[in-house]
Amino acid sequence: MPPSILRIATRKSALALWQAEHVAARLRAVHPGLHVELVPMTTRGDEIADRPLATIGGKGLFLKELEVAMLEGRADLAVHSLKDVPAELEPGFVLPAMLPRADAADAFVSNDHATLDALPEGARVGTSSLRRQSQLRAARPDLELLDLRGNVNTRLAKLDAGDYEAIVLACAGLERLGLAERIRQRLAAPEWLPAPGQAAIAIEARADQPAVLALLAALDDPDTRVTVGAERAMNHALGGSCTVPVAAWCVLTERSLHLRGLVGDAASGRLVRAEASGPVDQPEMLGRAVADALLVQGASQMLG
Ligand SMILES: NCc1[nH]cc(CCC(=O)O)c1CC(=O)O
Repeated sequence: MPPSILRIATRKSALALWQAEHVAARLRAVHPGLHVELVPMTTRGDEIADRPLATIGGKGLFLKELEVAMLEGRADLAVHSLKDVPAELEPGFVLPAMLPRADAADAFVSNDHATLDALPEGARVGTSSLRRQSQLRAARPDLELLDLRGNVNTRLAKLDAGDYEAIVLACAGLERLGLAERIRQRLAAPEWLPAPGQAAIAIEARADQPAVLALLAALDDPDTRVTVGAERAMNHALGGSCTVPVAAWCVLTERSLHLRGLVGDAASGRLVRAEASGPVDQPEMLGRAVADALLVQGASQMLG
């Protein structure tokens, strides 16, 4: 007998709840009669909102409590932003579905300035992401880069309060929250690269629950899985988590994958870039190849 109910563990931020509701709606659509409920909870990553993630050992910070809920049988699956999911999952967990990816670009958000180039000399820009800081520093060495954490609405409120002239967020998060009008400029590939897996929603579940996995697999988008697979393999080969300044963007053309990677140094604004193409059925190999090309150019010193 397949399960008649699925309980989704989710964080309580507006974005996390939107994503969990989205998955719930998709599950109800593909499995008529299935009951789907949300189980909202707080994670350590939500509690520690005053320090950059890089300084508190960011790996899996947003996942732990959700995984415990699944192990204790209080939830059947968890919904995550894939970019917050570490390259290596905890043993016993899998990602049975990745949903079709939204706009993976970053967003330049400002009330007074239309583009990054139009910012006045020395302007204050808020982002705690080393990946975003290094790309900002490379484009505009004069800017004052300041830490900015918290959920999307908190960050926008700090911008509106005048703490910064501009901030950088993910386009996907703003769009999901109905805040697309806040995007002044898309910071997009090939010049500007997103986090590995950005804009993809992943479903996590226990590897030992085959009936649950079968229901969830109906939501998997194979094109998203291979492209983010290459990005995440590159990140993994670089020892990656959200604490290192690594960016990646993979596109699927005709019948091949093209992966661009970047490692940056937030202090100097030095960026190391590499790119390569490979067969669609070998995303991990492509990810490792681009990681090797980055390391050959000296990226290892920038990874700490
Ligand atoms: N770091 C938090 C986070 N995790 C995922 C997104 C955006 C949505 C996505 O990438 O799927 C955001 C907000 C942001 O970076 O602006």
